[in-house]
Order: sequence, then structure tokens, then C-alpha cells
Amino acid sequence: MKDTLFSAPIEKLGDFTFDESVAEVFPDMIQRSVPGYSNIITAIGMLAARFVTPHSNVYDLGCSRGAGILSMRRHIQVEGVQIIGVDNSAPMVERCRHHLSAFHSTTPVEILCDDIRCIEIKNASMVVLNFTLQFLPPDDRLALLQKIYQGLEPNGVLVLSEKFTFTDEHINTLLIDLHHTFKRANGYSELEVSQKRTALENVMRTDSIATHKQRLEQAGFSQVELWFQCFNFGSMVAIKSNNSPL
Ligand SMILES: Nc1ncnc2c1ncn2[C@@H]1O[C@H](C[S@+](CC[C@H]([NH3+])C(=O)[O-])CC(=O)[O-])[C@@H](O)[C@H]1O
Ligand SMILES: O=C(O)C(=O)Cc1ccccc1
Repeated sequence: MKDTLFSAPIEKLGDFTFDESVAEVFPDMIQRSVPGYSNIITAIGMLAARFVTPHSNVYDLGCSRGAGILSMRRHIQVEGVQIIGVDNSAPMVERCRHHLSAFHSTTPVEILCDDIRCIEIKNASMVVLNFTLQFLPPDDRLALLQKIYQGLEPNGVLVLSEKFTFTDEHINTLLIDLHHTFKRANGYSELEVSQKRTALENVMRTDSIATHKQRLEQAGFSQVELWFQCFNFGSMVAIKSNNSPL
């Protein structure tokens, strides 16, 4: 389904939510809106092949329709792994469960319709936050990362993908502008770009790469690196060391 949600003028533009209409067009929306999205999904599978250990849990927090879960599940070759996907949007969860059931796998997946701030994380070898942390209130972000760190086993990995802001105003404007050019090249009109930007203003509060690094370190991660960036979008890995004091 093609995303045309912001194509006509909207008189009272409300805040962006992950409702039925967004869930319906979501694969098209994210593919045309996030530069590097497919590369990141592919890399999440490659990281799963390396990091997921036998008899561990794997979490995809804010799993939407399950693209990250499918990519990980395809690459997991070890036994006894349980994948847990979490999303608090019922229309997303419904489509995610339906989509996953269309593919055969020996690795079980459970999809929870819940807030990622409320679920328990334990015995994890890999945790994915693929463009989800940016939707949490900034004050709740550190506590979530601390919970993830505590739930990870030594040598476990967190993949954190986000839209970034940049402290240099000129660079920030340039990268936002290149993102808009990317969206225009993918068929979105000026009106679609500007209405969606306004709808996202109050719900998606982005941090700088430096803020993310500091917060991940504060949560306990000692090895943190940006492994991918395209314009103002990117993805980081954070590894829990095997001689962690916590
Ligand atoms: N507090 C929360 N608790 C649970 N879910 C939440 C919360 N806040 C937001 N969500 C969910 O996080 C997802 C963010 S989209 C992730 C893409 C996916 N990872 C992908 O790889 O395709 C990113 C984007 O749209 O830019 C939505 O499905 C929300 O319902
Ligand atoms: O579309 C945008 O401008 C974005 O920043 C990315 C995005 C993609 C899907 C849902 C919400 C935000």
C-alpha cells in the first residue's frame, strides 16, 4: 500500500501517531522516508548471525510490522533462541503477527502489544531499537537503556538506529535539507514533506550523536560506535563488555 497520508491539505494537523492508517502503509512510508533503512535491516540480520547465542533472548523494541525480526530470524543458526518483539500500536502488532506467520522458521517469535518501558528484559544476547527511542519522552530514555544493559548478557549487543540532530546549525540545516531532497526523489510532494514534518514536531524529539554516545556510556556500555550514517539518519552499536562491573 502506497503512503498518501499527507498528500492532501489537512486543516487541523494533529500529532503523528501509529494508528490504523499509518500501520497499513508503514513499509512504503519507512522505505521512502528513511535513507539507509534497507541497509540497516540487512545489517541487523548480519549482527544477529554474529551475536545471538544459544538459549538466549533477542528483543526488537518498537518492532512495527516485524522487518527487523524477520531479518534476525533468517540469520539465527543456533538453537533455543526466543525472539520477543514489542510494540504498543495494536494495528502494527496485528499486521506484524500476520506477516511473521507467513514464513516458516524453527526460531519462535512472540509479539507483545505493550509499552517498551514496561516489559522485562532478561538473558538477552541482542536488543534492537530501530528508530524507536526517538519516540520516547527524552526523560525516559536513560532508564530504558539501563534496563537493556542490565538485561543483556556479557558480549551482548544493542543496535540503536535514530534520526539525529547536529549541534552545528549550518550542518543541521544541510542534512535536514538533503533528507527532504531524498523524500522528494522518492515521490513525496513539498506538501507531504512539510505536513509530516509538522505532525512529527511534538512526538519525535531527536538527539545528537554525542548525546546518544554519552547516554549509552552512562547506561553502562563501554564500547559504543556509529556504524552507519546517511544524512541525518544513522545506526549505532553498543556492546556490553564481558568484564562489566554491573
Ligand atoms: N513506548 C513505546 N512502546 C512500544 N512501542 C513504541 C513506543 N513508542 C513508539 N513505539 C513504536 O515504535 C515504532 C517506531 S517505527 C520502528 C520501525 C521498526 N523498528 C522497523 O525496523 O521497521 C519508526 C518510525 O516510524 O520512524 C512504531 O511502530 C511505534 O508504535
Ligand atoms: O518521514 C520522516 O520525515 C522521518 O523522519 C522518518 C519517519 C518514518 C516513518 C514514521 C515516522 C518518521
